[in-house]
Amino acid sequence: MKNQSLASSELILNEDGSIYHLNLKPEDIATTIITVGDPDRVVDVSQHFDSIEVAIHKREFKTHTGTYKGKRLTVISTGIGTDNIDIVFNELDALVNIDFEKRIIKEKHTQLSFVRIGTSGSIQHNIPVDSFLISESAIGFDNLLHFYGNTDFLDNQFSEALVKHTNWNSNKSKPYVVSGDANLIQTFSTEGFSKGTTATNVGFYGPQGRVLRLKTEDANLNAKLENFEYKGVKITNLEMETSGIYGMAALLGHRAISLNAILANRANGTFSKNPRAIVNKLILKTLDTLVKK
Ligand SMILES: O=P(O)(O)O[C@H]1O[C@H](CO)[C@@H](O)[C@H]1O
Ligand SMILES: O=c1cc[nH]c(=O)[nH]1
Repeated sequence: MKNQSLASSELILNEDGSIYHLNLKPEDIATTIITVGDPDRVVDVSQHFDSIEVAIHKREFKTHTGTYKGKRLTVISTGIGTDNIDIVFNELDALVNIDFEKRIIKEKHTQLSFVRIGTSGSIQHNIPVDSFLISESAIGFDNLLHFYGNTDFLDNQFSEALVKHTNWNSNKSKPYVVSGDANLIQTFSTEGFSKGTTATNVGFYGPQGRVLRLKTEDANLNAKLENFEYKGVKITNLEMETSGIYGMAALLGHRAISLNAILANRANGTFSKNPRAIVNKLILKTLDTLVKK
């Protein structure tokens, strides 16, 4: 296929040559990128850097690039949800894999490594608050990946089993199952991390079975997720970005891992007494693992 020039409605650049939402130029990012949900968490990460060379903020997307113990790293906030992951991943990929001058896809592909440092709620009694969990794979209850082609890597048998087990309401989009990067998972498989399968939800309340004033469509959904098992794999935790991160990374040829600080245990009804401290502990553990030889 001819490498056609991308129209100005598709590859959108700002007046200064930066990409539309993130406001970043190609030279502003490292090839190892930490994603966090909360823009305030960007500083919680970059405060540990030796130095910061780039600090740019637009909307919920705050970016710092610098070095940690000599390794160049970027940390960026995505805000909440897989809709933002679509923007962040397409634009970060464009920064390395599209020639902004010629507006064409580069011949040589550059692979990025993504590490999510996020918070999450466990649905299993034995995964306590204040623990850390690696998402080996993610189940998307969002529908982001269904808008893309070439999704042969999705585990459809796993999805079918889950649909059957939960008697999934067909008004909701079909869950999709996608894995994290095996090498990154191996690198982070050190003491202090458990591993699991993460369900990514389209909301924090109803979609995660939280009832304040509103009833949910299926009051038993979390219990069904808790006791579901497929080939020995159980669903461990709920959050709101990992399926999009794993799916977009797989589509774009990047590597990704999602690390979760478990703040809530939904099965036990408990919440961390010191969420800030536990997230900061995960940040330091992540940074040190990234520079480990
Ligand atoms: O702490 P972050 O990374 O934002 O992650 C979790 O926290 C938010 C909800 O409170 C959602 O984004 C969820 O995925
Ligand atoms: O229960 C939780 C905790 C953090 N983030 C979530 O999405 N859910």
